[in-house]
Amino acid sequence: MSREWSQRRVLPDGGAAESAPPEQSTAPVLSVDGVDSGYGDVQVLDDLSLTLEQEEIACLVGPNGAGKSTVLKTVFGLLSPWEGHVRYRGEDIGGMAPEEIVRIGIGYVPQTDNVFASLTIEENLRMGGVARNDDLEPVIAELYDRFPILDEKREAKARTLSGGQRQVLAFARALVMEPDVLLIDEPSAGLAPNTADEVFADVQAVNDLGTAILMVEQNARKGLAISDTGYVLDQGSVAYTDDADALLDNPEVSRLYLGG
Ligand SMILES: Nc1ncnc2c1ncn2[C@@H]1O[C@H](COP(=O)(O)OP(=O)(O)OP(=O)(O)O)[C@@H](O)[C@H]1O
Repeated sequence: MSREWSQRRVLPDGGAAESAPPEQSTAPVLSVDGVDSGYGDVQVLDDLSLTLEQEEIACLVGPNGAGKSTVLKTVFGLLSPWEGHVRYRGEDIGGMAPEEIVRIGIGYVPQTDNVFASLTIEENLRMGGVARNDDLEPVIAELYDRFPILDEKREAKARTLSGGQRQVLAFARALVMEPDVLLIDEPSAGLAPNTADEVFADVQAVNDLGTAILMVEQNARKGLAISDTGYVLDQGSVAYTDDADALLDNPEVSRLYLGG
């Protein structure tokens, strides 16, 4: 997949990405700054901040209910921040609708229901591109090159895929929009260890092509092992953040959050 895709991006102010190449900007590709957020009147995130650079994989780990998925939902516009800011390339996108967020360059792979089971692989990829008004053929061809299993099964219904293959399809569907940032919720959920390793390798491959990744992962050790930066969330706030390797080596983090 070429990195030419980001040059077609439309920025939140309506300007084209060509007019503000990434190298002229020092802003992180994504930043969450002092965000409170939640459901109804139940607050989940409390003054949460993080940043993501273009080359980076950042992993959110922490106990059940800590608010990890809520971070992704707030960045993707499924929830609006009550306080604070979500910025994409320095532009405030807090409160923007998900369909607009997809268009500016942020993709989201939810944990469940992330493919259309009754549609074929090809149809799923085309659905991933409905917000584009240009020719989908070249990008889908590149995705078939990148993920040969999808090429082999392009006419098969998604429900016939294994768990790992479905996850690959879910990534590829999001990649049809050629995002600069991909939000991935628990890519290894429900997968056997070997399959999970393959999916993590795909996450790394997507990042190697230049897509920044903000990932939630229940399997904290494996998630951190492929990440540059880690955030340990606890009760809606960042309890620890560091290079992912340093978090893995931190005895307190290990004891409290990584199962010893
Ligand atoms: N749709 C919702 N409506 C109300 N409360 C919700 C909703 N989704 C999540 N919550 C609550 O928000 C809190 C944080 O949930 P979240 O899913 O962000 O946690 P998490 O860290 O991703 O944990 P898990 O691994 O269990 O999904 C939990 O208390 C959860 O019950």
